Amino acid sequence: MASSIGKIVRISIFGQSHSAGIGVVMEGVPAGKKIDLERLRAFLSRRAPGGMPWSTPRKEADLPEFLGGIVDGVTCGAPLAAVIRNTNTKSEDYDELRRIPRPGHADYTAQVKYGGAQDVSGGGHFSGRLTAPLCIAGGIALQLLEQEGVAVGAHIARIGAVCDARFDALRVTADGVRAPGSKAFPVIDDAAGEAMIAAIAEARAAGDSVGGVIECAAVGMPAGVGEPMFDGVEGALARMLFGVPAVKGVEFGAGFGAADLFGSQNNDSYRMENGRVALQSNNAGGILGGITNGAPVVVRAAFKPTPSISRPQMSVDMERGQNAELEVRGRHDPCVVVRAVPVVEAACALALYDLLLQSRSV
Ligand SMILES: Cc1cc2nc3c(=O)[nH]c(=O)nc-3n(C[C@H](O)[C@H](O)[C@H](O)COP(=O)(O)O)c2cc1C
Ligand SMILES: C=C(O[C@@H]1CC(C(=O)O)=C[C@@H](OP(=O)(O)O)[C@H]1O)C(=O)O
Repeated sequence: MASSIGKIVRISIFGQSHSAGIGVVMEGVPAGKKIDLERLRAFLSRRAPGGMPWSTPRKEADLPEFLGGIVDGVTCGAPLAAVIRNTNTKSEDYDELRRIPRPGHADYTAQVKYGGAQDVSGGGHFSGRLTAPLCIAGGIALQLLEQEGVAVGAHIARIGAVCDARFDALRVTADGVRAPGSKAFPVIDDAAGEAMIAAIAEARAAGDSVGGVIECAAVGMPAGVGEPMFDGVEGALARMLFGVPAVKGVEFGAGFGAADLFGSQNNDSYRMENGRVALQSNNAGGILGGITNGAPVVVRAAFKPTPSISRPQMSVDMERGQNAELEVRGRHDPCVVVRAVPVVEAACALALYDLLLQSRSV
């Protein structure tokens, strides 16, 4: 397995949900950059499990320990390396899953590929827990982007059928994209948030789970970042976002909705304003031809409902070669979307910071 990504800023994520620890190596961060470790810890606590009704009850502090790369809060140019110790594992919940794979999780595909040598406990390297080290690297990228005048922030756009307001794709500000992230339940419209919390509670009470959509915007990305065809901004963001477990769809700007529009409705017109080219709408999500156009970059990621549910499900006993019924035990998120909001911010920040540095190296 290799869980690595990036061109100039390269990250490699290691560990399993129930191993001694999980962590990240991050290469290519310029020397001399100030990193506020207190802010990084606060960012990681937005994702950390335990304590909230929409979260798995597994309690982890998720405090990163830096082994290298930062001296007195400033990057020294050496690769950054950080670990988080796993402290609250309960591996017996996974004994039966060695034989009987959970529908919707990676148990079956990992068994086929690694032949039984894979770490099944806690979902092993496939666990959503691996998004904690992604948030270490992404939390750093968020701070580095902020130093470049770029603000990245996300909110829950939808849980099940309950929708939040949308970011104003053209006029959203740096404060506007960051505002939802300062709330315990990161939405724009708190009334919608209450209805989402109720929808999650209802699914959990029914032994079920629910999915949703996260919208993320980056304000301040300069025009001209990205490459045509395969190294475009959409490709880089999508590749990073599809690395996040449970993401099944990614769209930009009007996204799939653009298919319902006429060209006259979908095209973002240009006008001169104070001697500068100004867009009149942002259906493109800030990207044309793979290259940023200076408008906010707007991306949405669709998350499937948590696969581990307590309702009985049809599976197979791979040892005995017969059908089996499975009731998943253990501690699971009834909805992964809430804790995944900082994960989407982290993923987008990493991809955008890497693209920004690439645009300066040519
Ligand atoms: C933050 C986060 C938390 C998650 N928590 C759980 C969980 O508690 N139980 C579970 O079965 N899946 C959980 N998932 C989803 C699984 O890890 C994921 O569905 C699985 O690894 C299969 O990968 P895929 O859905 O991308 O195909 C979580 C995902 C994320 C991003
Ligand atoms: C621990 C986290 O979430 C875990 C993600 C996860 C999965 O299958 O993705 C399964 C559960 O693991 P466990 O059975 O060990 O409690 C979640 O608790 C985390 O996100 O930090």
